[in-house]
Amino acid sequence: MTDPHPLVRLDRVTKTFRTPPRGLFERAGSVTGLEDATLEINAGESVAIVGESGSGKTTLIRQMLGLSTPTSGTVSFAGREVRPRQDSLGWLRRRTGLVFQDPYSSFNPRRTIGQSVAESLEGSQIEGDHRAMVAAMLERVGLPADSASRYPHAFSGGQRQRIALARALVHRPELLVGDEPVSALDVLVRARVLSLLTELREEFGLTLVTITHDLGIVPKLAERTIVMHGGRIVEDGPTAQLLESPTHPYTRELVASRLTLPDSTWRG
Ligand SMILES: Nc1ncnc2c1ncn2[C@@H]1O[C@H](COP(=O)(O)OP(=O)(O)OP(=O)(O)O)[C@@H](O)[C@H]1O
Repeated sequence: MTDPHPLVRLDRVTKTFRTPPRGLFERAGSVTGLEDATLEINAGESVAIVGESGSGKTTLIRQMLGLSTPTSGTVSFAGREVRPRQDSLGWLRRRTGLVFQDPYSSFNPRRTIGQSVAESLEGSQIEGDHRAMVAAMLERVGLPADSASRYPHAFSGGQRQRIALARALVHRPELLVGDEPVSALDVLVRARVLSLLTELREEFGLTLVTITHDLGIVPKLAERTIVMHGGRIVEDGPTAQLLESPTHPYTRELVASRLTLPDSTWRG
């Protein structure tokens, strides 16, 4: 029987942050990071989240992963409510993986690659031969067999993003979330890591949610795109349609700005 629930569901989620007073006589203020966001993502979908800096992309994925508590609204994963205050969310950690932008700062320089990748298995309390699982995943992402015993400094930026993918996938999550996973890489390496991501998606039946500034990689990466602006979802639809005939003025602006950049700036 198919699962009647979408994998991810946000229902009218708002997140406001308190900001400290800037002067002795000022009151504390607040900033709205995400406003009234409603969306559903089905298992197997690949969704890109685009929008300028400060538009709320990170706040949105933090809510999805239970890394922050909404000020109002509800978040659920496969029909179960995500409540970070009441729940340690081990079940959600097991079912999700996260890859960050920066291949240089995302690893502890004093831990071997094998130890870093195994953290996902320990954190998810997955039983079995961790060493073998880590070795198999490192091999799958295209790294040399001796990688597990080496330290992060021995690897290039592209290799570190492959290691980050291994760490995010070794516990076999259903949802993989990427926060600008390829934007720190140069063009050729970026294309290779993107191809790997597409292969892994297929092979593991992943649902992908990827934040990117780079509209050029979106058609390759995701069949659906969500556009954010000022903390709101302003457009959500099939990528091809959205890029060809954007309806919201901000999306039009975003698409037009892409067209004014040299080709190589945005070609994956
Ligand atoms: N912990 C926080 N405290 C205060 N304000 C925050 C916090 N986190 C986010 N914000 C604010 O919420 C808004 C949305 O931020 P968010 O990081 O989600 O944007 P973004 O689209 O991911 O930006 P970027 O592309 O630069 O990462 C911004 O105005 C930001 O300053």
